[in-house]
Amino acid sequence: MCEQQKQVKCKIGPSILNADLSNLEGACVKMLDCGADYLHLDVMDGHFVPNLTFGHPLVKCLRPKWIEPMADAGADQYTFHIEATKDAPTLARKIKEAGMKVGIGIKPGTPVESVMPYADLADMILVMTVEPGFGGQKFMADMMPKVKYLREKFPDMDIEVDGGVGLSTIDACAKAGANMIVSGSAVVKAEDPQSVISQLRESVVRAL
Ligand SMILES: O=C(CO)[C@@H](O)[C@H](O)COP(=O)(O)O
Ligand SMILES: [Fe+2]
Repeated sequence: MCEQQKQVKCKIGPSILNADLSNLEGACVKMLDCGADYLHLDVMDGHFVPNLTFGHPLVKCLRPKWIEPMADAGADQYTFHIEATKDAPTLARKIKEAGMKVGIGIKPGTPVESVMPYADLADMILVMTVEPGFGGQKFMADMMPKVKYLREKFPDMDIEVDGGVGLSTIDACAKAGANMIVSGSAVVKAEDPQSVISQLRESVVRAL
């Protein structure tokens, strides 16, 4: 288990975007068996990003398959992109009313300051480290100052990174202050996902 400092815990969340989509249940259960703390499901609509993935019906079908192993994981989290809404406060309120934690994400081109007016509505802030849309892209190290800035402002907040995060890039994320780590291809395509998850965790715990 991750160590705890203040209220921030290390959590590793495999993205199943690049998993075998013909056997999503198997992929989800495997990730949890390999030590994942949560699962990251990218709902893409073909408008906000140039890709279509899956929608709420699929999430609803999958959910019962992992509810048992994730019993300790706490409330579900729904993350929206700040760029995709004109009314973040209402959206955040609706997510909370539905019993979920609120995540607010920013794309690489979005200045970190734009999330600040809404930070107190959020349980988590997501710094995208690739242009959202596809798994397997190159990690953008120049997003790390955003993570550092957020960690300095919010020592107790969950700060997540997503995109191109794997064994060669985790230290940069961990040092900058990220504690929630989304990792797609580096985990789901690994020969030994359990080992990758545990190495990602070690890096974050070391930095915490
Ligand atoms: O949101 C996205 C891509 O838009 C991510 O969740 C990716 O699916 C992560 O995959 P890797 O970049 O780690 O392969
Ligand atoms: Fe994602």
